[in-house]
Amino acid sequence: MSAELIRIVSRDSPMALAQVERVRAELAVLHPGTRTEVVPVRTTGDKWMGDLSAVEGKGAFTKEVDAALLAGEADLAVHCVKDIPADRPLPAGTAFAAFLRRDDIRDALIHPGGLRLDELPAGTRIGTSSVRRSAQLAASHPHLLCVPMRGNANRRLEKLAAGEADALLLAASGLERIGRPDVITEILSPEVMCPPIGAGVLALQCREGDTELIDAVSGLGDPAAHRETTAERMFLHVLQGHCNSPIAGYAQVERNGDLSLRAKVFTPDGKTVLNAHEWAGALDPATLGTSVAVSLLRQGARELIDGIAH
Ligand SMILES: NCc1[nH]cc(CCC(=O)O)c1CC(=O)O
Repeated sequence: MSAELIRIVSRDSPMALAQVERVRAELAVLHPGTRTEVVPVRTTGDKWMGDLSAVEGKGAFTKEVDAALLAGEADLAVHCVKDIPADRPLPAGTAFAAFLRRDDIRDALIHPGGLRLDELPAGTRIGTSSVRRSAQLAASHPHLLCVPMRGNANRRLEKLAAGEADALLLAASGLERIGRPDVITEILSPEVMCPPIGAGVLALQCREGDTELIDAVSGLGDPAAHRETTAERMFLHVLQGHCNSPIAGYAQVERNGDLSLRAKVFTPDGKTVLNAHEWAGALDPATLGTSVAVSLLRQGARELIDGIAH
């Protein structure tokens, strides 16, 4: 491996490039002497500032990156698992090589006046285009107002400063990655704001046949992140949501080693919440994911999801 050059492709947002730097640093420890090069790509999701469902929604942050990998313009793609569609297989010819150790999965509130979520006055405008975040706020804090806001985290902070919203909800891990944890006024517990599937996990993706590279980078993988991500993505695969369906959930390797998966499906107005929480016990992670999805389907998740415009 030592003499080889690994070309790493990723989105070109500050957060994505920070993620690549983490991968390069971990690679340098595991395989000293490996040379790496960054191939930044701007994705549809970065260019289009309108509704994501208008640009096929899912895959908008990964499509061009995967295309560069498949075209041989790069050897290794770094993705946020959260951004990788789970309702369909990975693009043919590609495979996951590793899931890195998981970062904070929680969402953070950013309020320039320093207030906490429960202290925000009625009518406070929360900048978010996330159906997961707005449905949960509608359920728990119906006096707050969600206003659409897209763009990478740095741009959203600029829009907040420009007065386009009074507060933001962003992933704590993302703010850490862009070096702005200072703006966080409150980190929301998963009970208050259930995280998205894949939160805080970075995936390394390679060409399927590139076994030498897959072997080389698989050492960066984290076993707990692998179990949690496998359960969460199988859950989402079985549930078959669409880009307007508010779905949240997270798996957790617990202290005794057992894996649990909690998941929720909401109506956009937050008035209906379906909830499931199961433990794997002797089951493998994928079977846990299937079981939790089936449990929500038995509660009416299919009708709820299909009833939301998309
Ligand atoms: N949609 C953009 C995106 N993709 C992944 C993260 C957060 C980092 C992660 O969960 O890996 C973010 C930003 C955000 O939701 O605030």
